[in-house]
Amino acid sequence: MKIAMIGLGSMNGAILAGLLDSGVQADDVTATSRSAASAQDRSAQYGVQVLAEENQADANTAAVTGADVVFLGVKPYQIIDVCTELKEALKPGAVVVSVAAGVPTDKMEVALQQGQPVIRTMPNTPTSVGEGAIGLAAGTHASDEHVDLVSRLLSPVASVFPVPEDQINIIGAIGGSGPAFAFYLAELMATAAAEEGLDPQMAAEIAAKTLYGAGKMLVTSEEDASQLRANVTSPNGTTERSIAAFDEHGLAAAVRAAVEANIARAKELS
Ligand SMILES: NC(=O)C1=CN([C@@H]2O[C@H](COP(=O)(O)OP(=O)(O)OC[C@H]3O[C@@H](n4cnc5c(N)ncnc54)[C@H](OP(=O)(O)O)[C@@H]3O)[C@@H](O)[C@H]2O)C=CC1
Ligand SMILES: O=C(O)[C@@H]1CCC=N1
Repeated sequence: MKIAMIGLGSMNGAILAGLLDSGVQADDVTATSRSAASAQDRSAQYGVQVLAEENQADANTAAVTGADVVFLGVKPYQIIDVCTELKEALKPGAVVVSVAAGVPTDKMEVALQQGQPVIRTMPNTPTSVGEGAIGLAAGTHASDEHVDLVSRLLSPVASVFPVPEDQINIIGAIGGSGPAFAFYLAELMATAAAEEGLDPQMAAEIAAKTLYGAGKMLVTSEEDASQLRANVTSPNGTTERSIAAFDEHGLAAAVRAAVEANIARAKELS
């Protein structure tokens, strides 16, 4: 199977890293970027061919020629222009997989050849280490076989959640952006500990290891998040005070507002 990646930044790069680790052959992938410098860096990083638009005006169409699966990893505002650019070069059966926030499949379908299969995904960067969570919605012309093909490709590197397209933005709010929430929490935990007097490097390592370990427990334990939290929270102990402080300072409302703001922005992008 030949794979093309249009754009090879944070997200398509994360998917590519995961795919290569899962056994996809570098020779079967052709990627593109805008700048020559970025193409050179990324090619050295991943060992795949990366064509730069800066050097070759037809880089994107050259990359998708003969491809069976095409990941669109450019910014949301570029997706429709890229679909228009690729329209004539895509094989009729090639599956176009968008990772972009906010851009609906019907808008992509209009810009592509009639009948071109389109799948809209909402991945996240932990895909790069084989621990992604990916929401996936089929467009009008994507059959169950197309969904199976893309799911089989991605499932070694992520848990894949097929959903109706109107739920993709919700997955974006906790899955796509979610790693940034966790990283922000790690930053805040480490900063607070350093302000209390712990060595900043040690504080960062402890925050990271704690989130990693807690994440592993969340995924592997038979107990749910609420029970795992209860297991740490001794009655009248220290954790109880911290949870009370979170509640007093409105953590639940802050997280709700973050999710709502995220979904609202995805709707704006469309
Ligand atoms: N980052 C994330 O965690 C997530 C991102 N997404 C989605 O992924 C998409 C990409 O985001 P992200 O990876 O963060 O962005 P980046 O800026 O990291 O990457 C964008 C990539 O597109 C390339 N590019 C720009 N214009 C063109 C063009 N005309 N043709 C070919 N390549 C081009 C850039 O090349 P160059 O480097 O040379 O400019 C770069 O490789 C977005 O639509 C976003 O919504 C979805 C989920 C999570
Ligand atoms: O911030 C963004 O718009 C992208 C989509 C989800 C994660 N990153």
